[in-house]
Amino acid sequence: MNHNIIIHPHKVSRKKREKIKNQRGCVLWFTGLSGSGKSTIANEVENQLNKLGFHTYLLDGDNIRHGLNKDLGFSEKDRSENIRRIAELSKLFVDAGIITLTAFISPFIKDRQKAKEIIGERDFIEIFIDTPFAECVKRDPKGLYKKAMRGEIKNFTGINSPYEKPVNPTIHIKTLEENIEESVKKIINYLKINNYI
Ligand SMILES: Nc1ncnc2c1ncn2[C@@H]1O[C@H](COP(=O)(O)OS(=O)(=O)O)[C@@H](OP(=O)(O)O)[C@H]1O
Ligand SMILES: Nc1ncnc2c1ncn2[C@@H]1O[C@H](COP(=O)(O)OP(=O)(O)O)[C@@H](O)[C@H]1O
Repeated sequence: MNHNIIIHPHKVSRKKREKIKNQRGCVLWFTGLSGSGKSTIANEVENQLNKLGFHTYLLDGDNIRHGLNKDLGFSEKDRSENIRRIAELSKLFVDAGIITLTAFISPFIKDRQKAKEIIGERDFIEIFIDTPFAECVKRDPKGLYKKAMRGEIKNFTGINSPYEKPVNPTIHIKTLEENIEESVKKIINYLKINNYI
């Protein structure tokens, strides 16, 4: 830590930013296996919120692993650093008053716990996209499971790298029991009931 860095107080507060947006900033933290449906559901939630006139931003592999985190791979250490940076970034988005959606596997309980501590419990909504491993292998939207099973990808989640399920997620989505529309509705309703929107 650099003790010579002094934080400058801002005139415009989070509250003021949220007030003109007519919403409360928060992070919708999606977690689940590759192919479970994180991106699909997060995209549709963002689309619905946008149509309703709310201010959102979706963080996913496209804008993070190709940019800010392009130096990171898939070892346990790199995944932890990936999640830590995403949590710090999300915290800034929340301070800007934005409804932030993150779609990362985030396979380790300790890393999600750390993300919750960085962002703050009140602003962290954990959404478990619960799709059985066999179904993800069947869907295989990017052909990665096939590759991993041929031994062409090391440390692949669910095959030779673990996925630790959330014990008590804020929202639990079982994609074999509900369709995309129902899942999206459930998440939007949560935001309404809890006065985020
Ligand atoms: N080894 C390995 N394990 C898992 N996933 C892999 C791997 N290599 C590449 N990919 C692709 O990268 C996406 C996962 O990146 P994440 O940043 O979400 O992973 S993590 O949260 O740091 O664990 C993941 O995307 P999603 O399918 O959207 O989850 C994969 O497409
Ligand atoms: N109920 C459902 N919820 C979410 N995705 C579903 C569902 N049923 C089927 N799918 C399909 O599963 C795939 C999930 O892929 P994707 O969203 O990229 O997953 P992830 O981001 O977790 O890797 C998509 O092809 C999607 O159409």
